Amino acid sequence: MKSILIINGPNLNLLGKREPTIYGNRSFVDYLKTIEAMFPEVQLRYFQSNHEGELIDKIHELGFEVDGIVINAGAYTHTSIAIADALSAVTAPAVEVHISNVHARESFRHHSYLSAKCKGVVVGLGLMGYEMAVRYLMMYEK
Ligand SMILES: O=C1C[C@@](O)(C(=O)O)C[C@@H](O)[C@@H]1O
Repeated sequence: MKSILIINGPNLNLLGKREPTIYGNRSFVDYLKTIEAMFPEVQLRYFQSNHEGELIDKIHELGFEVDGIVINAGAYTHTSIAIADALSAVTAPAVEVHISNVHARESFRHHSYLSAKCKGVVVGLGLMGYEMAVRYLMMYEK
């Protein structure tokens, strides 16, 4: 059974409450049930933290073991060379996801330190982006 780690960064614990016109009305914990039902053949592991070091620790802990990492690092996307280095350090292929279309927003959201370390990026498709990333990683052969 393939195992895929979904990582959400800061403020994504507030999905459903946070700026719903941008991020929607659904909590991630609720969405996780849907995505788990959608992919019964995959072991989905989920981790959310508001702390950069904890995100890095989780990438180190599971990044040599899982078959893929789906990462939405929130605002750390635009600032964190350390998370980018962690993705480079581990063996699991990663896909970067953003719920909103960051390219249609403020210019500081246009650059990602993570994209170059990922197989691909899904941007602006709402929560569906996570499904697409999981589907890709299920098919991906190292
Ligand atoms: O926290 C987030 C969420 C986000 O990663 C997204 O999913 O659209 C986009 C980031 O710019 C922002 O800081």
